[in-house]
Amino acid sequence: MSSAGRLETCKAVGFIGGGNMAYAIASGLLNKGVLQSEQIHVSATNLENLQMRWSPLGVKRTTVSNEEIVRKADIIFICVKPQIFPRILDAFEMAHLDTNVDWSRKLFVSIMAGVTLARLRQNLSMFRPYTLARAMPNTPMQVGVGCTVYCRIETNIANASLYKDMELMFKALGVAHEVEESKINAVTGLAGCGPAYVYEFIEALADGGVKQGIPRAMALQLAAQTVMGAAKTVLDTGKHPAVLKDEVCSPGGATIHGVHALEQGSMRGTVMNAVECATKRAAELS
Ligand SMILES: NC(=O)C1=CN([C@@H]2O[C@H](COP(=O)(O)OP(=O)(O)OC[C@H]3O[C@@H](n4cnc5c(N)ncnc54)[C@H](OP(=O)(O)O)[C@@H]3O)[C@@H](O)[C@H]2O)C=CC1
Ligand SMILES: O=C(O)[C@@H]1CCC=N1
Repeated sequence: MSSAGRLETCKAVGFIGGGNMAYAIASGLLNKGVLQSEQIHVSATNLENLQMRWSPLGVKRTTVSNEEIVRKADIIFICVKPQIFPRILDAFEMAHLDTNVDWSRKLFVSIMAGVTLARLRQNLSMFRPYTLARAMPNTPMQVGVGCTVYCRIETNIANASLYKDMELMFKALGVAHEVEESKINAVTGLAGCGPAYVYEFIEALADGGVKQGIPRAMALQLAAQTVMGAAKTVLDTGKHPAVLKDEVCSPGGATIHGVHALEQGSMRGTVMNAVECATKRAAELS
């Protein structure tokens, strides 16, 4: 039993697309004890790759049949690239022909960047009445320190408890908030894509250390720990980052010289541009 809580209704979770993000969610949930490996079903087009990746997690229910996932799982995470989505729609249509399944007790959760609830409603209309959810997670969920935002269209109260189970899963893996759909592309630009920006920063910080003569492994460890420590300080103290930055900068000292170099490189403007560009691109992916 998990300290994160127990799922109320969901017995089986399906992932259509078994790539990086599906793996991050599933491995996080297994680590937290929210799910057992037998509860996980996952599909992709290349079975060998799928098995190679997922069997170390103990996940044996791997398949090339997306239809099987739709039929067998209670909560179905759609984890293919947005461009692939049109290619998997026939699986939903075929599965829906199975009259032995209670289709009112399914929850479809798309994590595809940019794909709107309106489009999901249109493409999955055969399942009406339904609950459809759209979520934007991020890969640090694999270590339980993720961010997810989500929203839904609900026309079916029979599976409200599945939506609660979905929320429980997201909350078990970090911070999770229900938001208006209009915010999701911006959260994509910030938190969905954000880990990549931070990994680049960590790599650069480590490279800077290596240039100054620190051994590579130690430089990387110090860079990652510094980022984690600074992030934890922001979250735990509630102090504004500018105040915390001032606490590090001694007058005429070393840090303010480093900060000046970052400003000359337009670090803050560059990061804001990154969030803006990624937000715009997420909207285009629709
Ligand atoms: N990576 C991230 O940080 C985040 C990603 N997302 C979203 O998650 C989704 C997946 O991204 P990500 O995990 O990075 O992508 P990956 O490329 O890592 O995974 C995509 C998966 O889809 C499978 N796939 C491709 N075609 C099909 C098909 N026809 N039927 C079933 N499976 C198929 C691929 O395997 P194979 O080729 O073997 O079939 C692969 O397992 C995207 O929509 C993205 O926008 C959202 C938040 C964060
Ligand atoms: O790059 C992408 O499109 C996806 C969305 C958020 C993270 N990765």
